Amino acid sequence: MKRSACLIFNPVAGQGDSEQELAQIRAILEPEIDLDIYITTEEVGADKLAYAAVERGVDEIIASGGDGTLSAAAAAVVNTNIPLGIISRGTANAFATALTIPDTIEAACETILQGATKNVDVAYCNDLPMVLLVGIGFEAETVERADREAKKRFGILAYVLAGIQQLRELESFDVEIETEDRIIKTQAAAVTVANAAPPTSVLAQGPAGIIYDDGLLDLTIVAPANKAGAIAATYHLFQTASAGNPVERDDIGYLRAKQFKITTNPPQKVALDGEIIGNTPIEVKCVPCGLKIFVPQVDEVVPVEKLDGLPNLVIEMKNPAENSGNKEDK
Ligand SMILES: Nc1ncnc2c1ncn2[C@@H]1O[C@H](COP(=O)(O)OP(=O)(O)OP(=O)(O)O)[C@@H](O)[C@H]1O
Repeated sequence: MKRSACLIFNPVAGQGDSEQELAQIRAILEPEIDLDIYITTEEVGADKLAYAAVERGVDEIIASGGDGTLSAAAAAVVNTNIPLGIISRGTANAFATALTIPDTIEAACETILQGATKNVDVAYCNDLPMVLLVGIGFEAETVERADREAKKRFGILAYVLAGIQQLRELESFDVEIETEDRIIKTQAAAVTVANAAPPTSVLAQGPAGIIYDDGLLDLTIVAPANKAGAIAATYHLFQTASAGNPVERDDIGYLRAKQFKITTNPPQKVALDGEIIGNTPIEVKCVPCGLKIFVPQVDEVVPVEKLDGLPNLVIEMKNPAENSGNKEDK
């Protein structure tokens, strides 16, 4: 039987020609999947369309757009067991990168056609679904400054420019972090809690790699004493993340837990998966394996044993009583 899916498509995402992109997606997918296509508008976003699709009981949802569109669609399918296909066409493509999904249209469609799925962790932040990360302080301010106009003109550079602007006005705040078993108090310029994060989310890179299916969240605290320290800390995070190592600076800390309650003084802006959602305090809880996504088929597991072909090979099972007649001559 032919597969069927609801495709949710954002026509203003990214810098490409969206008509052409939609035609390309249809040309690749439609021979094998019946697509019910919904286009997002300013009034009816990916969130409403995805929740409606879940209500209708669709077999699969495929979302195509930037990180905003993909996160919104993912939020709707949390704990539903409806698999989500991801075709990333945004500026940063953090969502696809963090979940190791290809970010070209062709490869993303191929991944969906292959049909392999994986259950990954998600989280709730103040009862809103979170797939990637929540940023307090620096990260949130940067998101707010990188507006759509700037993103259209400069692409990912818009975030970098916004980050540099924000660095000039860097301010620290008092923070209290509560886990299942501890309360930690310190000062910070940025606190980031990540379920999954691409290497470009530098402020989330305290630990050596963020695992998105371990049932845990990773928190990174960046607490530079001044602007020069902030630049050095950011650079160190970038370098260690690229090398796959944990950070080693006194002004950066990290820890892992199932949940965090975070309060700041003064209250700070909060960016959840790239959108400002309000101010601190926040409460973030991991939902282990709450999201089913299409992922590239992994290569076959490399065999751990190979004996065939050795000269005069004889393999004797060690317990002849249990394995009577199990003598193999090759
Ligand atoms: N038809 C439309 N016209 C105008 N705005 C739209 C339309 N459809 C969706 N939007 C808006 O697009 C935003 C989501 O954009 P999305 O994140 O998918 O792309 P992007 O901003 O290009 O990518 P990125 O987040 O990676 O930078 C939402 O704020 C939504 O309101």
